[in-house]
Amino acid sequence: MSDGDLNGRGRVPVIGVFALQGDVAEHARVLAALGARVVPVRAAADLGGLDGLVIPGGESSVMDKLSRLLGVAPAVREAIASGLPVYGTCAGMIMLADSIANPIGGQQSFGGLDVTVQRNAFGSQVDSFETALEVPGVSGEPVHAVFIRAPAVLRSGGEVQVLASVPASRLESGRPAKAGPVPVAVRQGNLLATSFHPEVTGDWSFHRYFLERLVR
Ligand SMILES: NC(=O)CC[C@H](N)C(=O)O
Repeated sequence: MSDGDLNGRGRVPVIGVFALQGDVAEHARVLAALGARVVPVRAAADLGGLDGLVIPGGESSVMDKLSRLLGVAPAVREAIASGLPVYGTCAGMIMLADSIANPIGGQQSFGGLDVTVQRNAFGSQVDSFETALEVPGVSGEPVHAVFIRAPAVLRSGGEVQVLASVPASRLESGRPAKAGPVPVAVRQGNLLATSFHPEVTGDWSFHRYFLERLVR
C-alpha cells in the first residue's frame, strides 16, 4: 500500500489480533484488506509496537481461561490502561467489559470499558439473527449486523458513547427486564466494542471506523 492510504497516516498501521481463540482469521482478512499489517497476539511480547488490537468473537470464558493460563492477561490489561486502541467484537466486547452480569464460574474480563454486559442475552445459537443498524457516526448506510450468542450492554457509564442499539424486545424472554433500546455498539475513548460480528458480513464500516478514528 502506498503512503497515506489510511486517513493520510503515511504508514501502515500494525494491528494485533488476539489469537488464543475465536474468529481470528476473519478479522485478520478484513484488517489486511483495509491496509493494516496484522500480527497475531498470544503473548505479552506480541503487544510491543502495536498501533491497535482486535479481540475477536468466540467464547469469552475460554479466552479468559487461556489468557490467564498463558500469562498474557496482565499485559493486555496494561496495554488497555496505557491507551492502546482496542476493538472487541462479541466475546471481545465481553473481555473489554468492566463487569459481566452472568460470568461462568470465576470468569474474568480484561476490563477498561465502563459497562456491564450480559452474555448470551439474545438467546442461544439458534436465536442468532441479522439486522440492519442505523449507526450515524460510523456509516452513512445502515450497517449489516450478525448476532450470534451475543452479549447486551445492560449498564454503561457516563464516559461511554452508545453508537447503536436494538429494541429491548430482541432480548431473550425471561432475562432481566431492560427498558428502552439495548446498546450493541459502544465507544469509550480508545475502546470500541460491538455485540455483533462485522468480520463475517462483508460490511467493514466498524473496522474502517476503528482504523480511521481510534488508531488514526
Ligand atoms: N459469538 C460470540 O462471540 C459469542 C460470545 C459468547 N456467548 C461468550 O460468552 O463469549
